[in-house]
Amino acid sequence: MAVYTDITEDDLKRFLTQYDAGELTSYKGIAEGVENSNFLLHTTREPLILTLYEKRVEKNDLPFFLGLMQHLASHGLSCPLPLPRRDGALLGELSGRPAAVISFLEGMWLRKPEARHCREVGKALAQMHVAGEGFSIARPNALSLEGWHTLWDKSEARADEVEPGLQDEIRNELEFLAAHWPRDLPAGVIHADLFPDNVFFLGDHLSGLIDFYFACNDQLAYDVSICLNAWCFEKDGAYNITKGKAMLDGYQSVRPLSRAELDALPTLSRGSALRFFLTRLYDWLTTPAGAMVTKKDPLEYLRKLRFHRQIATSAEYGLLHS
Ligand SMILES: Nc1ncnc2c1ncn2[C@@H]1O[C@H](COP(=O)(O)OP(=O)(O)O)[C@@H](O)[C@H]1O
Ligand SMILES: N[C@@H](CCOP(=O)(O)O)C(=O)O
Repeated sequence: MAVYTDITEDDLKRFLTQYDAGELTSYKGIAEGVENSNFLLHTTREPLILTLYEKRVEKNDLPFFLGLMQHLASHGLSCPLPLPRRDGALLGELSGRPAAVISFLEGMWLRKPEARHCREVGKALAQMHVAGEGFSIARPNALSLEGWHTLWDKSEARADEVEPGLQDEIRNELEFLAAHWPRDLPAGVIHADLFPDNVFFLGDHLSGLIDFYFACNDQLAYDVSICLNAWCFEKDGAYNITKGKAMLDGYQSVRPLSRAELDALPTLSRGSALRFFLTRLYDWLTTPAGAMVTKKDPLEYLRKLRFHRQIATSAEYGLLHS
């Protein structure tokens, strides 16, 4: 589910008078997503998405997220555009929650992406990195080395319930990453959660990127490693080198990776696998039984982490010139 906060038609109609959005004709809650409450609005004009920001999103971060979508869209990236209120503000309030209205993006996310889609995603990620240049607000990545330790501290005591031996394995991994994490790679605005459910396609054509609510400033190649993890493994846990090659080729057709970025890919991929393992582990251990949300399997990301540990050079990801 992703409707945590209910709204009434009267409140919504009153809220919409603050926008130049036409008359409301219908609305419905959207079941997908995990973080915020989303509604599809039909009006006498274009369809719109209404998002109510829930507890895990810091209100102070909202100007970054909304401003970023505006910046990226104005620099040619296909992504939702926040609709300003009549007074110019991007953020309002509805049912006691911070709320924004953004444009509706046509398309569907792919349940079974193929290599040609991975190439498109690589290209779009690089386009986003380029389009993000010059964005004036900064947001440090709260889910990097320090954030991983904080998350781990909350789960460590119960980790062996999920798989015996996890406590030692993850402690060693955190130590390795603290000692070997690259720090001087090209940096900028990253999406940080560009999973298949956040990329829309119309047929084979990528129609846009959504869900910028983990976006932040970090090393750009870290975002590439997130996409390798999210798009280039099969359900049985095997890395698909054809998809990896397509993803990296697509990325490099827009923004070539430097030698240092290529060399860092195995370590970055360990880090990004650990990042999603840790948030999933925390949710796995703390989400009450019966909660109306689908828990994601942390072990999927543990297997990816173990794969990256035995990578010797980035050529093994499918790069031609490494
Ligand atoms: N701009 C948009 N255009 C079309 N659909 C959208 C848009 N934004 C969100 N959605 C729909 O809402 C769902 C959840 O959105 P998402 O931003 O991923 O939520 P969450 O941040 O809660 O994970 C998406 O899978 C999609 O179906
Ligand atoms: N992509 C993350 C979970 C975040 O979910 P989203 O609906 O906000 O994309 C994961 O797979 O663990």
